[in-house]
Amino acid sequence: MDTARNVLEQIKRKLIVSCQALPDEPLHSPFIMGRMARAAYLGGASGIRANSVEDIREIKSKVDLPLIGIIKNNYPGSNVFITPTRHEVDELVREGVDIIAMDATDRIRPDGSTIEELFPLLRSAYPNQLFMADCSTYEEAVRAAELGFDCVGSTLSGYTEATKGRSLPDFELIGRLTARLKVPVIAEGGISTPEELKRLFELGIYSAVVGSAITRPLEITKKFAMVVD
Ligand SMILES: CC(=O)N[C@H](C=O)[C@@H](O)[C@H](O)[C@H](O)COP(=O)(O)O
Repeated sequence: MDTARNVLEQIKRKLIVSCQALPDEPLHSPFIMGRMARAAYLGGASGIRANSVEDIREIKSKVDLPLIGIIKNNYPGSNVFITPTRHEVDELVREGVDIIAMDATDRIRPDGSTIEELFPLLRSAYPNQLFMADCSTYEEAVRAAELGFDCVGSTLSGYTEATKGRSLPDFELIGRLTARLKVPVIAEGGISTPEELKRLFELGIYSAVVGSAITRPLEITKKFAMVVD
């Protein structure tokens, strides 16, 4: 892993590709995610976002790119599932990823804490670790920057009660964030075309994560099949 500053430099104005497949998806397999990451690298990606220690380990053996790591975990009684507790953060630190992304919404986490309560503990335990805040609203992202997150993402817009039904990518949210925040704003969620990506860079984003449009063939197939059926 490179130094924190170096990592942020490496992803500046660059494309990050998310290589993820959950257990209920047909491509669920560390082997396949490793090859996806390799293809993304050869295609010009400058960073990878990945879920789970198994996938991350395999991806590291296939590409040497900055890695945003998450662990998705569903706990009963909470809707927070992207790196929801200290436990997943500890696992990611042990494995070693350049940036740990975690839910930074205003929702109560599975252990009953808020991000305001949890994040300061993580920051003091891991002062040199970069953290990305996966947010759904403007207020959450501003709060995350105040809390000391190193970068903020629009990852969860459209996926929380407050933002259900928002059209993605969330240009409006992202534009407001780039206008206001000093920390890097990473556009993520629903970026479907190179034209959308270009428009987001024109809005001043630091970098962008594209997932499904590149690495989820089931979803891509659906879009084509829809016009045929
Ligand atoms: C909401 C949620 O679970 N988002 C996840 C976050 O890691 C991934 O499933 C997305 O694929 C990723 O954010 C990239 O977004 P898109 O696949 O739309 O380009």
